[in-house]
Amino acid sequence: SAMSKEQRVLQYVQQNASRGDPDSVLAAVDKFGWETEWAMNLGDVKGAILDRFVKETAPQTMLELGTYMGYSAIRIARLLPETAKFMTVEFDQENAAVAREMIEFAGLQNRIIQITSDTADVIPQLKTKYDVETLDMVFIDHWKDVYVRDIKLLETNKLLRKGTVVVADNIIKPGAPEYAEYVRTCGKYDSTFHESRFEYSNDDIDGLEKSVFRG
Ligand SMILES: O=c1[nH]cnc2c(O)c(F)c(-c3ccc(F)cc3)cc12
Ligand SMILES: [Mg+2]
Repeated sequence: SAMSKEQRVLQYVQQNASRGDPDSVLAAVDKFGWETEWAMNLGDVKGAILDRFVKETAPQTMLELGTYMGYSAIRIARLLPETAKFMTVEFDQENAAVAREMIEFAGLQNRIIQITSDTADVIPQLKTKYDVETLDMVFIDHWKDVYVRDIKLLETNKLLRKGTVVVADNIIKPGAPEYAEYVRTCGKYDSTFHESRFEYSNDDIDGLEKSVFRG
């Protein structure tokens, strides 16, 4: 069909949510996900857990790996003060374009620095090109096969400090077993698994891993 699924979700948001109202945008994406077409957004159930972590951490500097349509970027940014620096990285140009419009509709374009690139290229540039010293919080939700590569890149580029909170999606479905093994056994993190439900599913289990860097 002419429009991609992501474009269909964006159109639904533009026709059913209120411009400048992030909660109405999230509600519209979730309604579409539950009732019309499944999509790989974090969703409302796991989203509520991430909300709690963001509120508890109150990060001034935050990084998201994997923007997709912008759902979790909006979810996070709506909880951050104007003074916070929040960067989200997406490799797929089409998804990044949809995300830009979704974020703009939500009115959060001034609170989100959207980067369209490979995370492996961006992470080593964060200090120099994006004026980051260290990160207070990271949300990993891109491709499970590069979770370990990227958290190690964050370590070697000295972007983590004592207490940095790293949250990762999809620990169960589709699963990130090497990542879970790494953060739980490498000795550098205090890591906890938070069981939840797979996005837009009543039955399937998934969960978030929350790993605090020991410094
Ligand atoms: O690639 C992904 N990036 C980020 N998040 C994802 C996700 O939440 C998924 F459920 C899935 C997923 C897709 C198809 C399935 F059958 C199961 C999970 C994939 C991703
Ligand atoms: Mg995910």
